[in-house]
Amino acid sequence: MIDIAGISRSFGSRTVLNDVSFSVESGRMTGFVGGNGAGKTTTMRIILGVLSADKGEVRLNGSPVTQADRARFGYMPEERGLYPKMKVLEQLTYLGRLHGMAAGSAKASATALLERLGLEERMNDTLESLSLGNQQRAQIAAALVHEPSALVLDEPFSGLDPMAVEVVLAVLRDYASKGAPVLFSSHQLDIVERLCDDVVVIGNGRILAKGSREALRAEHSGRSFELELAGTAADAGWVRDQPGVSVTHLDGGFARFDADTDEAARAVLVRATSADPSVATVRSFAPVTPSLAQIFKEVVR
Ligand SMILES: Nc1ncnc2c1ncn2[C@@H]1O[C@H](COP(=O)(O)OP(=O)(O)OP(=O)(O)O)[C@@H](O)[C@H]1O
Repeated sequence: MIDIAGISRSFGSRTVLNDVSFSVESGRMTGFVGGNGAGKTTTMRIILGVLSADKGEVRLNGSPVTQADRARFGYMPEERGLYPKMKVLEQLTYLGRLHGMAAGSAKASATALLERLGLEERMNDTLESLSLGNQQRAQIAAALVHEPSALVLDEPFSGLDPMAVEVVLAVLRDYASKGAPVLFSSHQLDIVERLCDDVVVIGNGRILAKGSREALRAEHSGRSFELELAGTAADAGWVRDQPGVSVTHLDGGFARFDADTDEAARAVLVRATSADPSVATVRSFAPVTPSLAQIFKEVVR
């Protein structure tokens, strides 16, 4: 587990990280989201030791992280890091060797990753001859080649087409499932929503929300519900007359509503289930959980 504990950082008189604390748990994917200039890259650079913090510390499994620990991390920096003129396989093998792998293992690891990422036919081409999306896949392979103990990826999905997103998602999920902590930043909230177990939202250098995806959704779910009735003559219009309820969407047997209290919502369900089953039955009744995009809008406001 990586702990970011009370990190602050200023550039000149400008504070860009202000007492930032969160954890990246082992075996879990943590999505790091925030608007432009929120402080994601600065935080990641501090985790990797590329930049120092003015205050606070980064811990690995409870102890201050050392340079030796960091050498075993995998990092995909915002500015990317591969040589444009070097062949992809050769370059990844070289990186594996720099991390202490034997030549054979480094080449085998690089080859397997490039195959997995759909670059098997481009392994012997130079990086600069690849499309931007394929260069991005190669950068991801570079972060993983030495089988790192933790992974920190700055915008790994930017510039990838939907097929490539799926491939990268699967590779990262597999990697996390082996027990390593994975932190990745992204502006693509739909991808974060699908991929991450935990979410950290940063705005103006402060942590605005953090927790498991489910906990955040539950925390921000409010009291919005959806009722769907089945039956040829199903009509949910009566929900409008229920006390303590305000209907936000009505369409035949479907009603979405906000309830003042849980009791008011429950009364809707009781009434729906006590209706004559030959007229309408309850197909579904559930609280509406907000998407990550909705939660994000709410917390960065
Ligand atoms: N070396 C630096 N000198 C001065 N200011 C910096 C430096 N590095 C970052 N900043 C400032 O710190 C703030 C946070 O930048 P950072 O790159 O961490 O944001 P970010 O969340 O990664 O943004 P984006 O999503 O746009 O990449 C920005 O206002 C940026 O201009």
